[in-house]
Amino acid sequence: MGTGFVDIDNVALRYGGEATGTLALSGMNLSVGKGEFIAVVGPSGCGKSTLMKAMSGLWPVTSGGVSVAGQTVSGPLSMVGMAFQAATLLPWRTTLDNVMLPLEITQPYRSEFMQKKSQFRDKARALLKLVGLEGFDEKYPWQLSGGMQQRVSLCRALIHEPALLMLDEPFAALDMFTREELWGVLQEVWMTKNPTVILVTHDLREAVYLADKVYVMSSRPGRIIHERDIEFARPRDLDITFRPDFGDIAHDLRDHIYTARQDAA
Ligand SMILES: Nc1ncnc2c1ncn2[C@@H]1O[C@H](COP(=O)(O)OP(=O)(O)OP(=O)(O)O)[C@@H](O)[C@H]1O
Repeated sequence: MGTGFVDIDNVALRYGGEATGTLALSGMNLSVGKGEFIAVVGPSGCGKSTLMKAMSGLWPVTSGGVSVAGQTVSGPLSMVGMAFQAATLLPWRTTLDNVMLPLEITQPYRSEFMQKKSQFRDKARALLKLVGLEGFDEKYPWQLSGGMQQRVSLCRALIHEPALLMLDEPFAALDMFTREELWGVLQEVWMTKNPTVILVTHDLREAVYLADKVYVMSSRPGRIIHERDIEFARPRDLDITFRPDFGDIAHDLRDHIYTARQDAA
């Protein structure tokens, strides 16, 4: 077993049977320290989302091991908060009630939900404030912009104080300005709450701006072929994205992905 908070040890994951199934991951190794913010990039279809499913226990690995916080993962983990490309808010629930959903369904919150409802509401409101959505508690998803919905989704992923936050292209559907604004929000959330964050993205600027370390995956079957430490001081602001050294890192990562795609062709 590795020494990280999240350890992926020589994992293979195949969807379907041996003969006709799809081998999505093979020889996958990754170790993420507690409180670290990492990003995973790679060619389309290389198995990034599959890696997330394996880490969160949503899909069993075919061989190898996954452990989180020293425990072998063998089913869905409740210590994980997740957000995806689509905000997936429940349209009949207000902002506040969407954010509170994990407290209604995960333990230990579920058993004390009725009793502590007003306390939980305060907690949800504090998170909404942190992401700049103060005063939007009673709005429904259709009354919010795409960027606002994604902020709500982030709050919902954080409300049960997960030790591990998994983000699968959370900002991909947003325009560039909103996306950049939300990078700032995410950085602030991470610096305030300090969960371990695993971000899957196609956007290399996003990866370099946000992460302590960026991992590049090979084409399918996916494994890590390159890792790069990102040493810009925090808090980072958007000005760094215009610096030559920032551009050089993004270019270098791009070259690795390009090579991985060529190798697959
Ligand atoms: N539930 C599933 N059943 C069968 N095959 C699947 C399933 N989910 C994913 N795959 C296959 O596994 C491979 C990896 O898919 P995955 O979604 O993990 O890639 P990705 O890197 O996240 O892709 P993208 O960058 O396009 O979002 C693909 O070939 C995909 O078709």
